[in-house]
Amino acid sequence: MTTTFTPILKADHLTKIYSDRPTPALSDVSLTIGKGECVGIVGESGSGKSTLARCLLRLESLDQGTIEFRQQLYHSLKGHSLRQARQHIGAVFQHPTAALNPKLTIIDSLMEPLDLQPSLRPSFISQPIRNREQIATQLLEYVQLPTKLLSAYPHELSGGQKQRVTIARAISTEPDLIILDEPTASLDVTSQAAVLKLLQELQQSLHLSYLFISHDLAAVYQMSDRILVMRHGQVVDQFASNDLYHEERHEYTASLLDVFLA
Ligand SMILES: Nc1ncnc2c1ncn2[C@@H]1O[C@H](COP(=O)(O)OP(=O)(O)OP(=O)(O)O)[C@@H](O)[C@H]1O
Repeated sequence: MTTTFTPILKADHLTKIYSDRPTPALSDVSLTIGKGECVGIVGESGSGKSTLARCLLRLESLDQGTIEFRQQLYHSLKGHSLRQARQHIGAVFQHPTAALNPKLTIIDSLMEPLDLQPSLRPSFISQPIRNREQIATQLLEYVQLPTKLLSAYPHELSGGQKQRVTIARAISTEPDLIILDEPTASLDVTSQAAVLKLLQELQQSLHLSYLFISHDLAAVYQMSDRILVMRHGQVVDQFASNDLYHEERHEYTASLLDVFLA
């Protein structure tokens, strides 16, 4: 069976320079993410992975380069058009505790994006919807959390449960793409495996594209169809995941592989 590759996001020649830093945090980085694809980014601390995530989320300005998302020139969108495009990109970061307001109950944190846009109703929520409790309950079911957590506060949840809430919030606007920046790095090993499995299930059931960022090659390998290796702000290697062990891998990839296999 042949599958067609339909790009959902295409970034070209991205460069980001922080004025207090001698070298660019991102230098001429290009990548394409296909519909339903998971692209992994791996690299050591300081290689520019989070800067790339923030630039793609438009949380950070670019010095050079272009980003097309859903066939729009996303990098130059402003105001309402930018907010509309951003609905279609979800984000999950490393620290769920920082991502959840400690003063809000889980239902209020979960429903924040939809409360801000009452007209938005994810199509995967079954109809008829009568109230926000029902939507929030279904979102929690998607991330395999019990309904009783809706009235809880973040400090009453484990790290893994909090990360599931941020994942539920990320899918609530029915995004095409979710940027996952070290989503399991703050979790214990058991929760890490469970969250990765959940992310894979959601990707299948909701036909999501992912940009999966991690310093952990094992996690990137498990999740991704293709892998880009970053070092010093540049993409130094890229390949299909099933080609990881090819003898022509860049020497830096080979060194990551040695750690992975050790
Ligand atoms: N807001 C900022 N201002 C100045 N320099 C920054 C800023 N954010 C990141 N940097 C620098 O840019 C480089 C890339 O950082 P970035 O956080 O993108 O790397 P990373 O690969 O995500 O690292 P880590 O895995 O540790 O999060 C680093 O040298 C970092 O110190």
